[in-house]
Amino acid sequence: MQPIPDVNQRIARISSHLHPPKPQMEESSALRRANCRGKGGAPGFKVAILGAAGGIGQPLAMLMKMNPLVSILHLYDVVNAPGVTADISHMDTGAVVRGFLGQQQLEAALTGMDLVIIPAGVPRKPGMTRDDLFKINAGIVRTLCEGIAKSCPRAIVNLISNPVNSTVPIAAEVFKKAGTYDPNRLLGVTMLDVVRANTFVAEVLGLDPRDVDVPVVGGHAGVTILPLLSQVKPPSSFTQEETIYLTDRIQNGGTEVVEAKAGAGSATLSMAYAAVKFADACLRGLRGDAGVVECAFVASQVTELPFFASKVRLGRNGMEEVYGLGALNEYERIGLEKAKKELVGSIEKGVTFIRS
Ligand SMILES: NC(=O)C1=CN([C@@H]2O[C@H](COP(=O)(O)OP(=O)(O)OC[C@H]3O[C@@H](n4cnc5c(N)ncnc54)[C@H](O)[C@@H]3O)[C@@H](O)[C@H]2O)C=CC1
Ligand SMILES: O=C([O-])CC(=O)C(=O)O
Repeated sequence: MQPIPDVNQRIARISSHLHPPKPQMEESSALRRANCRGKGGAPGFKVAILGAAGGIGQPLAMLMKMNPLVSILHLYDVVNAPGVTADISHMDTGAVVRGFLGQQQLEAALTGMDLVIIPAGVPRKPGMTRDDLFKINAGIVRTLCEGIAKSCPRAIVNLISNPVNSTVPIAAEVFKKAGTYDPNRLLGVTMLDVVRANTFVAEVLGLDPRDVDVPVVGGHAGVTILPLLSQVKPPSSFTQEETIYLTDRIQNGGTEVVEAKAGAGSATLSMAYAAVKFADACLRGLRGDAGVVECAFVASQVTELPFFASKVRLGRNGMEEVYGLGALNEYERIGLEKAKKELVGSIEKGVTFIRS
């Protein structure tokens, strides 16, 4: 015969259904077990997303939870991290998810991480340039990078926050100041420019975008975004009219979305897709896969500028090789000069923000 449960036990059981334990913030023994499994069980990398409750952060967190290379996923934000964490943690994929809310939990969010992805910061509204975001986002990136220098100085950093042309130099200066700077581990994410270029070029050529590869070099704002249409794979030729149309559309892809969203922000879903594509490449590199090559805005000697976006090879130590630009046609050479002219000021602005 079944023993009759004591009334208090029954009440406790019913109440636990009505008020289930918070999924993350307190560490129950079940959660401790889950965390151990995450650490010791399924092999994988530890990844943190800073700004995980935002327009990019949420779909990015969802897609990273689906990535089989991730064993632990830390979601940090200054708002709504517990809600996003509870939601994502119910997905029946391998990664164990933990949430972190507010500056006092930044250290815990970062400790032990292999890869840190940063989409924290304000997005554009119509009429703004990416540089208009500098005032707010520069300080956010500085604080987060100080946390990285302290808690996971060997992590690979994927920096998404705009203006990327200035936030990457800011991050570099913060790491230099802390004595932790490794240029191979700091990558500005320009993958969305490549994703857009592949899409728009495929449209013009009548191909599947998955079969198209367009190198995009320079930086991540307006004329600094320089698609190298002469190096498209599969080898293709474009009329002058097509070249002008494609270059303009790729350079202004972000503005196209900002205007379509009409005040409700900038690209979030395509950015999350691009960020995961890039993060996955970084993780495959860390795992030791050969031949992982993507475009990124990095410390570089490809031009006379200290930072520049071009193809890089990713490996066990982050960026292991920076590729040159290859042969450019006349149109691209003119574009390169325009890109460098604007980039130099954006880089300087970031450096000065920390040094002064
Ligand atoms: N690199 C690229 O290709 C792209 C970059 N971006 C940039 O990404 C950034 C984020 O865009 P969205 O997600 O649309 O903005 P959003 O406003 O929807 O989300 C930003 C998130 O950052 C959080 N946040 C603010 N301050 C923080 C701090 N100190 N620490 C941690 N989290 C903090 C906010 O609470 C918010 O949840 C913007 O700067 C945007 O311009 C956007 C699209 C493409
Ligand atoms: O345009 C923006 O502000 C956001 C961004 O960087 C992009 O979509 O490429």
